[in-house]
Amino acid sequence: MESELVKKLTETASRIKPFDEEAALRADRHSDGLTKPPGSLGKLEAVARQLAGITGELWPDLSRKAVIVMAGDHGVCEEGVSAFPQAVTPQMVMNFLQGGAAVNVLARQAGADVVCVDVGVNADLAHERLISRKVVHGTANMAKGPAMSREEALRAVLAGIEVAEEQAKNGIRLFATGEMGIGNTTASAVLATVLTGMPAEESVGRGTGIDDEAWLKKVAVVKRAIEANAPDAADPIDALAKVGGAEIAGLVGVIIGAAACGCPVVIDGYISSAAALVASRIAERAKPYMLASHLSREQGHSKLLEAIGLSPMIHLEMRLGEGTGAVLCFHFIDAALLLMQEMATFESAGISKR
Ligand SMILES: O=C(O)c1ccc[n+]([C@@H]2O[C@H](COP(=O)([O-])O)[C@@H](O)[C@H]2O)c1
Ligand SMILES: Cc1cc2nc[nH]c2cc1C
Repeated sequence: MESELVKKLTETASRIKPFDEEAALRADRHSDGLTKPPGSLGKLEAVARQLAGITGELWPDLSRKAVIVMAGDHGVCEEGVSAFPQAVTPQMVMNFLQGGAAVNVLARQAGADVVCVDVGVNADLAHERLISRKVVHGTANMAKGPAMSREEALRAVLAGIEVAEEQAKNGIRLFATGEMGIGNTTASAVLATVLTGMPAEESVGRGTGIDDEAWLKKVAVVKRAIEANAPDAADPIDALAKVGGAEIAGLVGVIIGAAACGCPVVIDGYISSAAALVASRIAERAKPYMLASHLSREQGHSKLLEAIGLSPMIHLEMRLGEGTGAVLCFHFIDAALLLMQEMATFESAGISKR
């Protein structure tokens, strides 16, 4: 079974097309011919260039957008690492499905769908719009042993791939990653420490808003999780299984799946970035398909993005997750493409270059 899952993952990763450098160069040339000093639109120009390299087009139609919100629970919550109870995870899933969460509001404004997937919530949930791909009823407490088995982690990754492929088949062209999981900043901190080597004192943040005392405890829990599991930094699936989470694994799949479908994927905050780092270690070719959205307030986020080689578009001091920062950046992506498509050129407008 496990080898079958690995085969599917490897096959998906092998379908990711290399970045089209020639199209990116065409985008640069087009951009430099528009009525502005070269480079003056800053990151918007970099975004347009990247989208050209991903799609092969200078202004691809990315009007069909979706944020994939992966949900899962974390056994490590019994160590007191979050400011909120685990029950909030299923409660927020229902909120997403009813359209009342922050991500729903921002997605409506951006014209994006919210796709909610249960990969590991510790409650039995049913709703007509919920995609049920549960691989665990919450992970085990990683401070004591592995959070998941390798097979469970792989099944969650495959669920993410399948959701992304299904959405792409239905016409979605631009993806955002989102997640919900009380305790998941702890799992993300452990993954960040294992995969980048940054100390736990740098990877551990305040999550939903813990105080100094709980932060010290969280740092100790991260260190204990590493001692208890000895995750292999050279084996991203091993790390994902032992010290990750089902929703993080699901997002790894969404990122690889979106890239395999030729679609750009906007990475949200700290947890999404931990998933992006794992995805980049599994499938290096997925990297150019990733766009970092915002810099989260969660400590360690900038180092985590740096480790992937990403630079965030905006700094809004957000720390919500759900895909909120990524969905906000849909507006900037639309803006970047519209500028490419509609701006006059020096030639067409008769403007002197020197
Ligand atoms: O995305 C972020 O950067 C981010 C930073 C802090 C908290 N969160 C959200 O808060 C939850 C995890 O926080 P915690 O304290 O329970 O580990 C989870 O549902 C995340 O979506 C998200
Ligand atoms: C209310 C609430 C909403 C969230 N959305 C993402 N993480 C969250 C954590 C809490 C506590």
